[in-house]
Amino acid sequence: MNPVSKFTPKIRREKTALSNSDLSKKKQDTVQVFCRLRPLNDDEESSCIKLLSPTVLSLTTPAQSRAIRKEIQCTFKHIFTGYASQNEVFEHVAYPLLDNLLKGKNGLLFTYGVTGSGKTYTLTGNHANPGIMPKCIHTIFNSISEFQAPKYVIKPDRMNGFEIQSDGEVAQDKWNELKSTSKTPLRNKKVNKDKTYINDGIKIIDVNQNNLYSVFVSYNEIYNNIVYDLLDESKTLESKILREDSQKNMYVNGVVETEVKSAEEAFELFNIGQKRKRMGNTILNSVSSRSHSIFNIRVVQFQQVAHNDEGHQMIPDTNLLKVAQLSLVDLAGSERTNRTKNTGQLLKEASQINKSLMSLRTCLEVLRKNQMTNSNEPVPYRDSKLTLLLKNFFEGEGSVAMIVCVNPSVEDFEENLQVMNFAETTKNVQIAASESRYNTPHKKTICKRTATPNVCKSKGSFTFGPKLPKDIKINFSNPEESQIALENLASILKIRIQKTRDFSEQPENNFRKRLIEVEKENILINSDIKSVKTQLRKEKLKSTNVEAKLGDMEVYNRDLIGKNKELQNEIMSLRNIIAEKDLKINKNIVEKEKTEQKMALRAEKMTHELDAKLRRQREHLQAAMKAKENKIQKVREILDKELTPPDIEEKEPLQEYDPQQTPKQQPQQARRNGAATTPAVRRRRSRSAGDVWLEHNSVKPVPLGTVLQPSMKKRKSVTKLSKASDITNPKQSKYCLIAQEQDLEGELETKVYKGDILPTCGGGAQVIFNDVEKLRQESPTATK
Ligand SMILES: Nc1ncnc2c1ncn2[C@@H]1O[C@H](COP(=O)(O)OP(=O)(O)OP(=O)(O)O)[C@@H](O)[C@H]1O
Repeated sequence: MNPVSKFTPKIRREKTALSNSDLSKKKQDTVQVFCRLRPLNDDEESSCIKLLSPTVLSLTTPAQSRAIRKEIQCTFKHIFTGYASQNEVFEHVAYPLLDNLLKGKNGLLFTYGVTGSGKTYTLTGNHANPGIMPKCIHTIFNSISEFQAPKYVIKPDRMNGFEIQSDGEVAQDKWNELKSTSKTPLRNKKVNKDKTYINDGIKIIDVNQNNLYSVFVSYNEIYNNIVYDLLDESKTLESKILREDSQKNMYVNGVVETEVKSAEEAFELFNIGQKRKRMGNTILNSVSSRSHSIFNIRVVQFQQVAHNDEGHQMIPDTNLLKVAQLSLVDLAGSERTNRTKNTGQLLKEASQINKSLMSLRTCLEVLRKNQMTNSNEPVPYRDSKLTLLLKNFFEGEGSVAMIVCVNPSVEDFEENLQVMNFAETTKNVQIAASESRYNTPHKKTICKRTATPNVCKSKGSFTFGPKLPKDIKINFSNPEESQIALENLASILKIRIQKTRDFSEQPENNFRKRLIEVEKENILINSDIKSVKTQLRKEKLKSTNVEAKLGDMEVYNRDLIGKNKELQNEIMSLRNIIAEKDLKINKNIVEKEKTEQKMALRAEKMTHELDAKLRRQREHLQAAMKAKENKIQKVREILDKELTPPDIEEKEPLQEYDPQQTPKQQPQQARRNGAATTPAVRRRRSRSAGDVWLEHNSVKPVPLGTVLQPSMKKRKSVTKLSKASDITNPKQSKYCLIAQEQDLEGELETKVYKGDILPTCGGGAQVIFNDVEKLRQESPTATK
């Protein structure tokens, strides 16, 4: 920003926003807000923006958005569609600012929008489609090419002002440049055609042709809220501090500001800066600006009126340098981390970008609020380097234009909503109309008119007085004429002697002035050093704290390492125990399996043996049974033989058994049957239904539950025969013994032994078994 000379109407500069009273005193301008829509990537992509007129658009909530569905209308100074050419944008937006620039007025143009919305494309473009910056450079040189001041006559004083150099200094700088050409590749190099931009030949038509112009460029970036000079040729980019000049204008201290004499020289510098600019590859833009970049073009102009003896243009004393600046700012894009998925450094950058954009928004909102409510709330310019550097523009130091770049894709809807809100606020912010600016040099006094015409104390236009006549004609025939010529010569010589004296005195004066300037510089430097020292102290304190913390952390870390080692050892020993136990378990499992196999073999063998044994026993029992049955059969046959036929029985009268009888007299059959006491002759009771059965049963017989019951209509059941009368009862004629047992297969087998009760001679009774009934019950589901 350029200082204002004493000729400039004084503008009251406040630390706060430009007050309403200030505004009312001055002509007011609002920020010119334009909108540029980026073409959609894909024809099929849907847009959330509808153009209602060249100045009004509507933003519609897409169906998939969670926001309440509504339509917002925004008005801009002009809306450029996706089909708008770079030229169209330049002519509408930048051309008026350039016109102002060449008339000595400051201007700020910045692009604002979401990442990937076309800010860099609009401002820089590419070689085939140059953006605003290359077009501005070409237009400036197209307009002033014939009116350029010689190089190095004007030089930045590095304190935001300019100084005029003497011929000697100019010569010195030229010499330096010549020497450094081989070292520094910046200038006087053959122009690389690939790095240049197409020149459309656009011109500002009404430049003041009485003036001479010098153009200077500088290129800064604000990365993570730190200012860097992109044209600084030192190997590592050093952070720069922002300072206020004597007129309270913010500037980057020690920035490299280079005079350029052609568009190509300017592009070369821009390209050098561009290479240093921080770019990143994000999901939304493969070449995303990670910093805000500020390309400054300063044009210094002064009136040319006369030439000195050496033929140099003179700077008349009444015309000071007129300085104007155009700042082209490419803001980094706002980013929503959930869309960009940035991590690490990119995330940190994004947060800084969003923070600085937020402070820009806040400043503009406060400015707007102040203007609406007639209040004077301080504007928080100091919250970020970006707002601090641009502060003067918003306080009336120039025209301000903003291009809001918009990607109309529905995916950008929510970000676009915020951008539109910001645009609404910005377009209503009023700033004082910019004025022409004059330079207030810091170091050197510019030409002061002396009594002698064409003689200036300024080193840049110093002469030794009027020219000496080429030849002096002494005409002795005309002494008067000779006298006049000699007097003329004497007066010229007098002036020249005086001038020479002045000149010889001048170094002293200059030295004093220089001394004062150096002193001033010294004071500034000292204050800088002081603030740097304070900063350093703070940093040292911080670093001591950090070191102390680091020490604590190291101790803690050592403890943790020790504990970790112990735990590792414990883990190792536990692992060993587990391994041993695993081994034992495995052994046991193997042994168990072996034992199980052995047991299974033994069980199988035993089963075989038992089966064989059982088979043998069964066979044995069956054989025994068979033998018994045979015996019973034989008994039955014998009985049948003996007891039948009835006629024989009737023939032989029944003899009572006489116990007194000798065994010889007892019937033979009874002896044969083993019943020694049985009388030989007996009577068989009828088998008619009148038989009474003595049923001899166990205490709790298993119920047979079958229809196959022995048929005994009359019976007396006993569980044991305890006395003789149980069987000798003459009413009972039949005896039946029911025996239940399990057979070899575990099935219930009921045997009913039947026999006749026959009285014996001694008054007793005997049972002669004559029938066996076997009832075998088998489970239908039992496996055989
Ligand atoms: N109007 C346009 N016409 C054609 N292409 C465009 C236009 N605007 C942007 N683009 C293209 O879109 C891409 C992203 O644009 P650009 O890099 O300018 O975005 P940006 O807003 O500067 O992003 P960031 O904030 O991440 O730096 C580029 O490839 C660019 O060429």
